[in-house]
Amino acid sequence: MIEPIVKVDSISKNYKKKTVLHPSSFSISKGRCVVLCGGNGAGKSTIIKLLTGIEKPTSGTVTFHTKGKKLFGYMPDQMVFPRELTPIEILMYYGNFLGCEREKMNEVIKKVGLWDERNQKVGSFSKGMSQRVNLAQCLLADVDVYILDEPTNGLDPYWVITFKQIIKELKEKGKTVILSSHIMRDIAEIADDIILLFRGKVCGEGHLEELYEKFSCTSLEEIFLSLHQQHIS
Ligand SMILES: Nc1ncnc2c1ncn2[C@@H]1O[C@H](COP(=O)(O)OP(=O)(O)OP(=O)(O)O)[C@@H](O)[C@H]1O
Repeated sequence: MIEPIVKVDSISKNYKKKTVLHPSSFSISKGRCVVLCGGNGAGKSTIIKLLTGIEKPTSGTVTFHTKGKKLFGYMPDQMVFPRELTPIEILMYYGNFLGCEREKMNEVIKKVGLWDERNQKVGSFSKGMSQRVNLAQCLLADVDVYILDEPTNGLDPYWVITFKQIIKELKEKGKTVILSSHIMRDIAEIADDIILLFRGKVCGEGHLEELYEKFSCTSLEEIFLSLHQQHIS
């Protein structure tokens, strides 16, 4: 049995009287890529905010069993960087907090394909390029767990493929990756385990094949259609 690196115990979230996440429990195993999967408003970002501590749960706990002092690297769904700064300046800012060598910053900037643009102001960047700066600041941290909220948003097909390769490399190094997505094809390709969310509830958990069996479906799209149809009827 693979040891859990993150344990989530009955976390829930209410905003005023509205429950946006019903009590949910799950464990995330070390070295896996776990995808929080669900449609718009399903609760993916809410779970990520609770995992990262950005928001406090209404009930329940999140426990990290990591070794280092810094618990995780985090890529928010949107990151607005000061327009006047360049990618290298942004990475130096984060790198200083993390105690990173310049070599590591250069490595990360090359990994996200922004070496030629490293001295350009990010104010002129496209959405996909800004998203890659966002990914770079997350990868800068040498941690056991990486948490990424909708990381492929705004990326073109080449960068979606490259992103999947980056995730594979992290896993080969024994890192754990938790990410959210509603893009079924990406999920099916990269997820070792899936946490399926629908309207603030975890309605399935496990490998893709386990979910197919549970819902008697042959694709994630079919599972979502059936969840929506059950909700309507
Ligand atoms: N600060 C807030 N105040 C009130 N409601 C909120 C707040 N943040 C999120 N919600 C609600 O919580 C629900 C889940 O939102 P969340 O952002 O977690 O969804 P998501 O699965 O990430 O969706 P998407 O794919 O559209 O980004 C939504 O109904 C949303 O309106």
